[in-house]
Amino acid sequence: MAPWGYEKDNGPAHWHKDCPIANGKNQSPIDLINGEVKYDSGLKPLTAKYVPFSDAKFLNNGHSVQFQPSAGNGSELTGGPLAVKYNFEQFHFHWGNNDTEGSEHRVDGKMYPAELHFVHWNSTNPSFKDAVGSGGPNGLAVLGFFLKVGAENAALKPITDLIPKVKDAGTSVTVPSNFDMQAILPATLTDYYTYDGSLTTPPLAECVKWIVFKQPLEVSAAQMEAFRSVINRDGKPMGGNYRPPCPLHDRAVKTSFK
Ligand SMILES: NS(=O)(=O)c1ccc(C(=O)NCc2ccccc2F)cc1
Ligand SMILES: [Zn+2]
Repeated sequence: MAPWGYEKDNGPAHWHKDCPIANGKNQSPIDLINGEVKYDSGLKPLTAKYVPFSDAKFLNNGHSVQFQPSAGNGSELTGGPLAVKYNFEQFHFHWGNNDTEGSEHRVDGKMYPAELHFVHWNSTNPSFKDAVGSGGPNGLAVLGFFLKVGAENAALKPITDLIPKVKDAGTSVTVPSNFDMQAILPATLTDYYTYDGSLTTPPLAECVKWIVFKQPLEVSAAQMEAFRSVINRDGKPMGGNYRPPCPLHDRAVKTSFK
C-alpha cells in the first residue's frame, strides 16, 4: 500500500489494512455531541508549564506541519483529568481547503476550519514511543484547540510566518529561541471535553487522553491561508489532512463545564 495519506487511494478508509485498530472501539476523532456529554464536577483546570525551547524545528512531514523540539526541556502538563505529569512532545495542525472543513473533532456535527494538537506523554514512561506503546488510554495527553477565522493570532504568528519556508514535504526550519509557546494557550485552561481515544493518524494507537477545548482560538484569514499553501508528498495541497469522526461505542465524553 502506498504510504498512508488523505487521498482517495491512501486515505482513512484504507488505513485499517496496515492498522486493524482503525476499526477499534476507542478511535479518534469523534463528534462531540453536547446532548450526550456528561458534566464532571471532579474535573480540575489544567496547568501547562511551557519553557521556551533553545533548539526546535518547524517541519513539513508530508501529512502535517509540526513544531518539534530536539529534546525535552521540562515543559509539562498536569491537572484536569490527568493523574500524573505529562511531558510536552510536539504540536501540529490539521486543516481544510476552505473554511467549512478542516478540524478532526466536531461539535454537534460542526467542523472548524482547523485544529491544533499539543501532544504530551506520560512521564512515568522512559520515552514518547514507550508511552505510545504503554497500553491503555493514559500514554499520551493531547490538547485539541479548534481554530476559527477572526483576529490575527499574535502568539501563533511566529509559527504561521514560517509556513512558507516549509511548503514542501520533508523540509524544516529552525524556530527562533524566543518563540513563546505558552502565549498560544488561553490564560486559563477551563471548559473542555475529555474522553479516551487514539492517535488520529497511523498507527492509530488507543493511548490518548483527549482534552478538547470548547472555546476556539482565532487566527486571521491570512494565517489560515498560509496553511493552504502547504504541499504533501504527492505535490498536492495538504489541506484535508483530517480523519472523519469515529464511532463512540461504549465511551463517555466528560465535560469540565455545565
Ligand atoms: N493527531 S494526533 O492524534 O495528535 C497524533 C499525535 C502524534 C502522532 C505520532 O507521534 N505519530 C508518530 C509516531 C512515532 C513514534 C511512535 C508512534 C507514533 F505514532 C500521531 C498522531
Ligand atoms: Zn493531530
